[in-house]
Parts: sequence; structure tokens; C-alpha cells
Amino acid sequence: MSTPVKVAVTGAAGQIGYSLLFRIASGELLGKDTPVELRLLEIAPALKTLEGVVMELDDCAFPTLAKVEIGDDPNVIFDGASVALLVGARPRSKGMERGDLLEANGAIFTAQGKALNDHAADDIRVTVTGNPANTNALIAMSNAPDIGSERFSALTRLDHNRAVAQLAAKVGAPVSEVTHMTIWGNHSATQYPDLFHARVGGRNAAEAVGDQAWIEDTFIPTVAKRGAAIIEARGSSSAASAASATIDHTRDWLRGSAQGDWVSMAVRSDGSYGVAEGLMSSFPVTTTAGGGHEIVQGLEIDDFSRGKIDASVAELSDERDAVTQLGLIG
Ligand SMILES: NC(=O)C1=CN([C@@H]2O[C@H](COP(=O)(O)OP(=O)(O)OC[C@H]3O[C@@H](n4cnc5c(N)ncnc54)[C@H](O)[C@@H]3O)[C@@H](O)[C@H]2O)C=CC1
Ligand SMILES: O=C([O-])CC(=O)C(=O)O
Repeated sequence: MSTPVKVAVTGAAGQIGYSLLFRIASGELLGKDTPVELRLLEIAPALKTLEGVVMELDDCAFPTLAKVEIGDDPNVIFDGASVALLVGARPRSKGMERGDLLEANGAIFTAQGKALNDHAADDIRVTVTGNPANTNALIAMSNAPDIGSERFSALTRLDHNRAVAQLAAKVGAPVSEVTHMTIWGNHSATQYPDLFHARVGGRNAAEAVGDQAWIEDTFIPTVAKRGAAIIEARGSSSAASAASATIDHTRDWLRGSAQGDWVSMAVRSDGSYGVAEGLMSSFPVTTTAGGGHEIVQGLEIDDFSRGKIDASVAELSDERDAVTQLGLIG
């Protein structure tokens, strides 16, 4: 077998980690022929729990799992990593304002960005799942000047998958018939899931639905507020679906998106579609095996979509201003 690929995961003892690690270890991220070395980062108080998770990983006897390292120092854990899945983040606690959350997570993603810069492998790809995902990715990217900005991304694939499922259910089609879905903007309630470019069974999705009121009053808010609905129903936030989307996002990035289709990923804006350059915003993106990606060009954006994209991008811009004022990015 070839040399194991080092995959770093932060927040590894958390909810998402518990779903994610076993799938990576069993070959669902890199394929059944690629051995994996898991490098798991946690804060010191969570290392004992993480040891228990590692015992379970051992007990699965996955043929693709070559080695597991755990620790609380990103400079050690990120050493030689080719993939970094940044899941661990400080959740909002009682009495915490949005600015406090940005500041607490800012400290984490500043340190992790620097550690990636200094220790990751040359072919590193970084996926940020921990919230606020887009801005955390911006902070990590800004603190890793030696790593190309195209190697950082944030997760909007869960929103994408949610949108695919809602559309398929509405029109009574299998999810496999839904293509060209796009989430624009921020992974937050302002995100814009776009049915005007999506297709179902090859047909324009908005036309197949044929109900603008459903799109505006049901589809968009259902997708955008799905995270809150899961918390309400389950008592804790999405974990298995978030782990699954983290795999989908990173697998498609490393191995290429389906021929003729695209995926949603938050990547550094190059100014496409009027999104301010430098923001980490979700776009329709094609990926090529080996880890390249390109923002799909030339889509026509009508006034309705324009307003929705601008609103979400304005929120991203406010978040960038807030973390700039905190001195977390230059
Ligand atoms: N982008 C998306 O679509 C989604 C994002 N999320 C976000 O993912 C994050 C993780 O969610 P869960 O696993 O449910 O949370 P969790 O609270 O169960 O686990 C988070 C883990 O991160 C660890 N952690 C905190 N600071 C750390 C640091 N500096 N270094 C390493 N580990 C650290 C904690 O000890 C904890 O074990 C949250 O921010 C959540 O809001 C959740 C669902 C979807
Ligand atoms: O809403 C949350 O807190 C978790 C999340 O990001 C999601 O489920 O989309």
C-alpha cells in the first residue's frame, strides 16, 4: 500500500467528530485504496474522551486506517497534514454576543491558521465546518500567508444537500435527479439556496416547481433555518448530516465533482457575481481531481436572486469588518 495520507481533524471528540472519523477511517473520504493517518486535535479537557473514540476506531479494524495521533497542540497535530478538517469551534453560550463568539473563535482559527502555515504539507487542503464557518475560514486563510488562498474553503454542502432533498420531495423525484444546486453567500440564515439554476430530471427546477410563493415562503426559509429546526427537534445541532456533508465537500474537492454538474462551496471570492473580492462566500463551483476548483461563470442573475445574494454577502462583509476591528485579520 502507498504512504498514508495525513488527515487532521479538529474538535475530534465532539458530536460531528463522532460521525466523521469512522467514515474517514473506512475510506469514504480518500477511497478504499488509500491508507489514512488520522491526526486529531482537541482541547486538553477533551483528550480523555478522545482516547475513548480512538479505542473505538481501533476496534473497527479498518484496513485503511494506518495510524492515529491525538493531541492539543496544533503545531504537532497539523505536522505533515494534507487535509485539515477544522470542525472544533467554541459554541455560543448564554449571554454571549455575536462579537464575543467571533472573538473566541477568532483566537482558535488565528492559531490554527498559523500552525497550518508552518507545519502542514505542501498539498494541504482546508475545509472549515466550525461556525461561523465562512469567517473562521477567512481568519485561518489570512493567518496562513504561505498557503495559497485557493486551498481554504468553508462548508455550505450541508445547506446544498438540504436544498436538494427539499426540492426532490416537492416534485416527487429521487435526489439523484437533482443537479446544479447552488447555495450563495454565508452559512447562516441569510444564505440563498437558488432554484433558478438548479435542474430536476434535466428541467429547470423553478419551472418544475412552478410556484414562486413556495420558493420564497417555504423552500428558502426551510433550507436556511434547517439547523435551528434540527436543534429544536433533536435537542442538539446537526451532527451526522454535518459530518456527511463535510465528507461530500472534501471528497468532491479532492477527487473532482460529477461531470457536467457543480457543487456549492464557500471559497475566496475573486469578485465573481459582484461578491466583494476576498470574502469567503458560497458559489457554484466545479472541482477537478487533484484538488483544483473554479467558480462557475456566466450564470444570469435576476433581480430576485441579486437581492438575496447581496443580503447574504452584506452579512459576510459585516463579519469581516468585525474580525478586522478585532485585529484577527490584516
Ligand atoms: N457548517 C455547517 O454546515 C455546520 C457547522 N456546525 C458547527 O460545527 C462545530 C462543531 O459542532 P459539534 O461537533 O456538534 O460541536 P461539539 O461541541 O460537540 O464539538 C466541538 C468540539 O470542538 C472542541 N474544540 C473546541 N475548541 C477547540 C480547539 N481550539 N481545538 C480543537 N478542538 C476544539 C471541543 O472540545 C468539542 O469537543 C460547531 O461550531 C457547529 O456550530 C454544525 C453543523 C453544521
Ligand atoms: O445551526 C447550527 O447551529 C448548526 C449548523 O450550522 C447547521 O445545522 O447548519
